[in-house]
Amino acid sequence: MTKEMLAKAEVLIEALPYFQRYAGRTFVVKYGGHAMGDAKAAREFAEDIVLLKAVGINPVVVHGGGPQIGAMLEKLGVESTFVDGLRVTDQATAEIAEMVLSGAINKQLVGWIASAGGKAIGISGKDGGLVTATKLERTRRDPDSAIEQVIDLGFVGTPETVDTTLLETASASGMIPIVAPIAAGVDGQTYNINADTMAGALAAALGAARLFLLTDVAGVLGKDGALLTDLTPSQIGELEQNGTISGGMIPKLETCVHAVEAGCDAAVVLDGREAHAMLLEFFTARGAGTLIRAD
Ligand SMILES: Nc1ncnc2c1ncn2[C@@H]1O[C@H](COP(=O)(O)OP(=O)(O)O)[C@@H](O)[C@H]1O
Ligand SMILES: CC(=O)N[C@@H](CCC(=O)OP(=O)(O)O)C(=O)O
Repeated sequence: MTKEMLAKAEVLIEALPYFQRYAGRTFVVKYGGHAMGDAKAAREFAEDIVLLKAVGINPVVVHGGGPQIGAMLEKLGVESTFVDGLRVTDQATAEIAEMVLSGAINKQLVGWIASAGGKAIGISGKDGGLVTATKLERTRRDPDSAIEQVIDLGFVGTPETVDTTLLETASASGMIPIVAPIAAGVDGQTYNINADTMAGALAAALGAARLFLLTDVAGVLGKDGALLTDLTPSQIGELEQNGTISGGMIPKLETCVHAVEAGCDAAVVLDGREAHAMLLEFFTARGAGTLIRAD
């Protein structure tokens, strides 16, 4: 047995009671575009998802692909800007985001799961009436005048309704749903949804035992750069106010707050490039990343 296999076996033995406790529950796992860049970590991620399924947990994967959309936009000469971690999305950007997310990345993940011995079904919010989106209304308070300003992000959507039938049917028949964060509005318009937001909405609707947000940092870091291991929604509000969190971490933590306040047991932000980070966090006493629970 190699050292690597031994380490994995030790994790599995420690995890056995947890597997029994959470059999039949759902884990929503958001796999970020940054975490996806590392081929070895991607293989291990797929193995972990297949292992969860094998022990009776129902994983639902929501993937991102921000860097990959950025690379394609650059190739096609389309400029892109972000506001508070969200991509301002015009019609051309919405079409390219759908092509990259629902086309390339979604099917790549389905392939990784198949290589790891699982059966995955790749869908977006458009399939089976899973998600209906509305335009996201974002406002920002002007620090001088204290007036709320509306920021127009174009076709950035937020999940309005979630119908989990397709996810439940797929899970019950042994499949692992892989969801791209794209959905249509009632008018048929395609909306680009931040992948964290999409994962949070599904975790809330499914009453998931865990929402895992896999990214490219160890978790939420404090002002001194140290890992914050546990947070509550009110502490997150303070971190946002005092500027400790910025960029993509803002929608990520807003998602965690929404999910734990709407029926998900707990959310975790952790490093998806770390070997078997998800298993270590959930199934061992050591833990990893930042755990968010309701106040
Ligand atoms: N306090 C913080 N702790 C950790 N990361 C932070 C913090 N504030 C901002 N960030 C940034 O948030 C990033 C994660 O968000 P994002 O780039 O959107 O990830 P992903 O593509 O995985 O969703 C980190 O790489 C980091 O640059
Ligand atoms: C509205 C919005 O920002 N949508 C994201 C969707 C992909 C995503 O969220 O990917 P990551 O998780 O890898 O960042 C985007 O266009 O980049």
